[in-house]
Amino acid sequence: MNAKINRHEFADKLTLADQLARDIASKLDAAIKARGKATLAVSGGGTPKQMFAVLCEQEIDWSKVTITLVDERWVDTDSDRSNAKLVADHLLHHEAHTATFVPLFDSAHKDDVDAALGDVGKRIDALGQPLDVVILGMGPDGHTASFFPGGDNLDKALDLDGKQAVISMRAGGAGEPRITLTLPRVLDARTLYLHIEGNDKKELLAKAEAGEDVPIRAVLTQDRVPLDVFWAP
Ligand SMILES: O=C1O[C@H](COP(=O)(O)O)[C@@H](O)[C@H](O)[C@H]1O
Repeated sequence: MNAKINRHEFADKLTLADQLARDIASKLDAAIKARGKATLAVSGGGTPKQMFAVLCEQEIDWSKVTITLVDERWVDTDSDRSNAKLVADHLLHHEAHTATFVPLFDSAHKDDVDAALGDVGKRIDALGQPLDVVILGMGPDGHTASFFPGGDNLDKALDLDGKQAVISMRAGGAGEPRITLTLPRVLDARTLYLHIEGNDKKELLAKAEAGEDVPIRAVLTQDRVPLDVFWAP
């Protein structure tokens, strides 16, 4: 089985950031109008910064939007590696300053990500299902969320029958320990985006579609939700 993939290609990153941010805002606005609230799960890393700069200026009722992360590096929130810091520095500003942020990091268990899974899982469950918008990224090794090649919990994270909202992950390429939404939670989205930039990532995605065994393939070979791929060189 294969995901229905809608491809959106742009001449440059700024145009992509503008279009993706407007698309996301329209989905959040529609959710607010339909259900009185909206949920958004964003990825970290370097790619989302320009898009966040546009998204935070969109005029929707951000006080009704709850933002969380697809995955987090298990580091303090003042670390430059923290995805929560990325969101605080680049997204929770301007119009979006009234949004509620639900972190995946738990400072009460800063030395033991596994001890935090129960509490953080409850936080994510409390957001309700499905999430309105989930935005994935992809690393140069084909990881998405914190589904890393060779990760110690990769099989559990990718189990489509799994019930956990979040799971820990340790892998050679991951740096520090991670916490990540599991694949069934990522796919339980009204709208699922994959935001990637650069020719290397485009080529890697094509290889994954053709059968290369990298974690992003799990998102390409599912039929639960269409995937909107946004790419620019
Ligand atoms: O470590 C991570 O990396 C991926 C990709 O990041 P990028 O900098 O190559 O865009 C990201 O999607 C993930 O959320 C993050 O934790």
